[in-house]
Amino acid sequence: MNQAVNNTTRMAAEILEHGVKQYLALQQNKGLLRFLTCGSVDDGKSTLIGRLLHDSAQIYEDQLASLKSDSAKMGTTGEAIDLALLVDGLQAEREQGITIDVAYRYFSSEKRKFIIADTPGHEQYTRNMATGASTCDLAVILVDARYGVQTQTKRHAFIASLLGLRHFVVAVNKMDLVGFDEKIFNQIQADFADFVKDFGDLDIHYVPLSALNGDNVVNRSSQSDWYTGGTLLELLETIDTQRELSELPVRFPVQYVLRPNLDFRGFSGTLSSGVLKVGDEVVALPSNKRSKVERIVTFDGDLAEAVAGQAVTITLEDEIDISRGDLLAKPESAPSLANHIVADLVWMDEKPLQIGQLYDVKVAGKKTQAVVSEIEYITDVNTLERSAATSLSLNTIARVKLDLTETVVLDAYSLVRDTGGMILIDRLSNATVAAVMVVDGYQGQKQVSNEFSPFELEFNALVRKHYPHWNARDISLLGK
Ligand SMILES: Nc1nc2c(ncn2[C@@H]2O[C@H](COP(=O)(O)OP(=O)(O)OP(=O)(O)O)[C@@H](O)[C@H]2O)c(=O)[nH]1
Repeated sequence: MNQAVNNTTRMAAEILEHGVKQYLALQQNKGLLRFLTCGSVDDGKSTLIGRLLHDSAQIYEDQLASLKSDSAKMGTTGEAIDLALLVDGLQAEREQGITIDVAYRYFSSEKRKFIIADTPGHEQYTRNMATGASTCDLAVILVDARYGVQTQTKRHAFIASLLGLRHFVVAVNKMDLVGFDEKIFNQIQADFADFVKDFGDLDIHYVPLSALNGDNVVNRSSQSDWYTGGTLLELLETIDTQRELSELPVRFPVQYVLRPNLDFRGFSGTLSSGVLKVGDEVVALPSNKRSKVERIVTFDGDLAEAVAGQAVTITLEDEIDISRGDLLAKPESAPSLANHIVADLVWMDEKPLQIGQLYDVKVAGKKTQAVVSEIEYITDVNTLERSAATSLSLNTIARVKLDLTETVVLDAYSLVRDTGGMILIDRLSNATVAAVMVVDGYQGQKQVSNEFSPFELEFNALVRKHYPHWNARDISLLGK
């Protein structure tokens, strides 16, 4: 079938039916699902993504033509088109040593828009997986039907759940090589379910497929009559990740205070969770001042209510002092304030973590500083075994205690990701060095100062004076 024609015909039919304006509005309002794909090397990840794009008519004629000739030259699939070549450009770049953390791919079906975060599967790439997973709603975990649940599968499932993903699709691939044997599929399902049984409340779907032949990817297979669930695309189109966010307590981190003239004062940001209505009573944190929502303003006009994920500007009935980094919540379900935190942390820097060193912290639009005061344990991502450590190297996952230089508004990461997730930043290089998932927080006596020592200040001044071409930042201005 000519996919380009197919694609254009679908679009043309939709435009004819609804008119251009409505067509654009429909596209705009389609729900968005961000998902992550992971699996061991050669499980068929590239082929699967290629198959999804191909069968949902996302490939244009010129791409298809060059794919055909590339497949003949270097594909691994004989006469058939090697769909993996569609996405493997990334691999070549990787081999040349170009660092690509996560590749994002976009496509849409009739029901939804999708962003795929395609992360490398090798062991040393925990950091990249963490980066990809932190913005995703769902993980597709590939398993080769011949080999079943592998160490890599477990590692990915663990990291994804640690990063707050609650929706999983276990794609049991290469079912064609095991004769679409239901028993094999059931065994993989049982093994995976057993491994994740202590990971909390997960929503897991299993689908038997052949990425190579297109069985149960977009189109239903005739070879798996025993399977009653949806195809992979059907699952991706229907799994509801947005509803849960709306059911959570209201969290509105203020990203920007909008004051175009004296008559208007609005607070712009994206509603992280919950539903906020005009007239709702809100509390601003950390000031604890209360008011009511007067208007919910958007570019397309005012709304009566905003749901999680919507970017809006909120005006309040009273003039209360709110600045960037503050948070609006409902008084009855407001988050707690903390300056001591217990958290899970993924270390992402080549330079090891130093206990007691001051790092910048970003949490829900707010910037402050913290030190890691203690490493409770590190977890071996392959066996889940815990052990003691005094420092953390690249890609290590640990449970730590952090002391902040000031009190911040926090949630447990498992409750609301935006207000429970933080990043640590090296104060001199400005590099992101860790992803932090808050487990618990409490308010205690302040112990940490964000001052640099006299030696650090002097040394920094010396470096800036004699080595201006290094472009070192003036640390005496940091945090001011
Ligand atoms: N028989 C069969 N082979 C498959 C299937 N899916 C993928 N393959 C083959 O498995 C091999 C690996 O597929 P890729 O898509 O490159 O695997 P990958 O997981 O992306 O591998 P990396 O990109 O190296 O991580 C290729 O030779 C594919 O043609 C399938 O459903 N059935």
